[in-house]
Amino acid sequence: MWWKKVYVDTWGGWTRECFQEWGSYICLVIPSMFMVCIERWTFEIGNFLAGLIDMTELGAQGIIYELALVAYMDQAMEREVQRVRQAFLSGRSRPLRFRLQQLEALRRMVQEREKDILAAIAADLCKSELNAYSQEVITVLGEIDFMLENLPEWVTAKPVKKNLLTMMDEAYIQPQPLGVVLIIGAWNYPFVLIIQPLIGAIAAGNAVIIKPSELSENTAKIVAKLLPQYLDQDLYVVINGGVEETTELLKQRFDHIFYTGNTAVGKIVMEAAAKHLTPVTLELGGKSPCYIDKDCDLDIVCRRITWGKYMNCGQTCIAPDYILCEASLQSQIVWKIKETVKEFYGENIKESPDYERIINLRHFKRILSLLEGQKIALGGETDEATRYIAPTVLTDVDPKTKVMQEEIFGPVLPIVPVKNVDEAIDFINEREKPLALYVFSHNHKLIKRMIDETSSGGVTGNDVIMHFTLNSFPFGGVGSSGMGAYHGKHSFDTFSHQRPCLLKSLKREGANKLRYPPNSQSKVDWGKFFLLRRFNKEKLGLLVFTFLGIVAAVLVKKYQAVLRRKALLIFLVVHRLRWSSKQR
Ligand SMILES: NC(=O)c1ccc[n+]([C@@H]2O[C@H](COP(=O)([O-])OP(=O)(O)OC[C@H]3O[C@@H](n4cnc5c(N)ncnc54)[C@H](O)[C@@H]3O)[C@@H](O)[C@H]2O)c1
Ligand SMILES: CC(C)=CCC/C(C)=C/CC/C(C)=C/C=O
Repeated sequence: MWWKKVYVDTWGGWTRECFQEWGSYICLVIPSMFMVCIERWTFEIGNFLAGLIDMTELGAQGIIYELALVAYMDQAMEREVQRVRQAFLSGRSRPLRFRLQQLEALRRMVQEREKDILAAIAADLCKSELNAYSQEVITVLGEIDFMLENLPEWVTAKPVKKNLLTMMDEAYIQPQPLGVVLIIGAWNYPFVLIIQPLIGAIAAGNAVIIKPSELSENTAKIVAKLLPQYLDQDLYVVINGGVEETTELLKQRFDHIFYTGNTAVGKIVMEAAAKHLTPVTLELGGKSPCYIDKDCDLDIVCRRITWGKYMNCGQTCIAPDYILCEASLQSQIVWKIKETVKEFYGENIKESPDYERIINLRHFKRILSLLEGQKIALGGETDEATRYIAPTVLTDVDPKTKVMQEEIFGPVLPIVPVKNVDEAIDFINEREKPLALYVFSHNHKLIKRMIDETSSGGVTGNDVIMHFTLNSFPFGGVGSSGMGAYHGKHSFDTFSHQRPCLLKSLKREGANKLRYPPNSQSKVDWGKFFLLRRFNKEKLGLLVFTFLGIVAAVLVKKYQAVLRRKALLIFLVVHRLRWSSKQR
């Protein structure tokens, strides 16, 4: 059918699946949908068509049907978000018991369908299932356990300190869900990067739309298949698709958007979110530097860097992007990385189950282009057919060359010589703020100085990557490496509104007169006293007097019975004396 060809040529992912599923039904629906579109936008479409029909080779009918599809997808997205919003408004995502149940169900999903999940990740990234488990599944299971353990405490209202004006009232902070949250994931750790924020969003009581990366399509498919089997189908929805679908999705109104991916798209997401004043968390990337001081154990340093750099074939947001060190250290570093690469991946790296491949040809070619004109001290071998790039080290790299201008996101490690730590600090500060910073030294003071005098999303001293594993840390970027953070309690906070609640009584109206018009100097003075705790001498006197009065009243109340007995005794004695004197 010709309309199907127009469609398949033009659209991908999610809509394509719908069309394949609905087949001939759509064939009937499309013409009538087009009529609806025309009715809605007669003027705009009419004008637009007039322009297009002249220019296209497809012919008027093709364009008309294509436009009908645009409108169809637009409406379908709107309906889907509306459906999720209705589910949120039903209130069922809010009770603690429900949240815990859903998190337990998610844990069951990961445990029962582990094989399917690992196979999907493995297929997407040419990764061994063992590595998929230790890099993605462990993190997800750890995060769910942590949430289940702590959520009952986090959801409870927290009383706050009060001032003199509210000392008789109830004042607390109640964390509440934000509403409908959109989570957009990246392909490089395709499971953990959508499921870990999902855990936080569920824990905070939200409804969620998840948009996995289209580049890791096996994981995207398995997540879309499994989640509805375990979680509430109206509250937690997966929408698969590419740039077009994400663009349509971003036109909808969300209560929060959590995006993981590159900085350029981060700006697109933020712009779309701004139209609805939707807050965003942007988990972006950047060039994470690694400074190696000459006072350190180079064997250990190089083993740790080799692990963090070549894990997932360098496609890790917090991988060390480049090394800064004194020129004299370069040859030893290259030698030690070479030895470690052999230790980790064997003589034939291509055969190693622990060494992955580049995600697609576009990224493969991009990484190759970074090698042009560089001194390759290790590696450099490539194979386009399998998108293999060997663990590579570049030496004496000029900071002005391309490899130092963009995030590498591949197994290429440039070494940029610097004179000393001062120059390293300047080098880092002259560039965009990175997602991570790594410093290696026996000298604890030097590490502290580096931390104090630079900025980055996170830091690990004497290791790489490891700050990611600690869920008591907020994980996120700063400046161009992102905004906002998540993991553990930080995820819960990211997806919650901290709602201040003040509950007053309708009594004690006397005290409120202070703030009602007409205003007066005396009221201002009392206001200063109650809110700023500032008072003049006159007020102080009055206060002391009031305080003494209160103390007296309290004492009287406390010793009321004793005082009453004493007063009665005195009265009786006086009465008796008066009576005796009268008798005499
Ligand atoms: N901070 C983190 O936690 C973290 C984690 C992983 C990756 N990253 C960063 O992400 C980058 C790699 O990921 P990527 O960006 O190649 O992933 P990607 O290509 O998978 O894109 C990420 C998401 O953005 C969507 N997208 C792409 N183009 C779009 C557009 N024009 N409009 C709307 N949506 C669009 C995709 O559909 C996808 O879901 C690196 O910079 C890396 O450092 C950061
Ligand atoms: C400590 C181990 C075994 C794994 C760490 C897993 C890891 C590097 C996850 C990275 C997730 C992440 C934020 C990736 C960014 O691209």
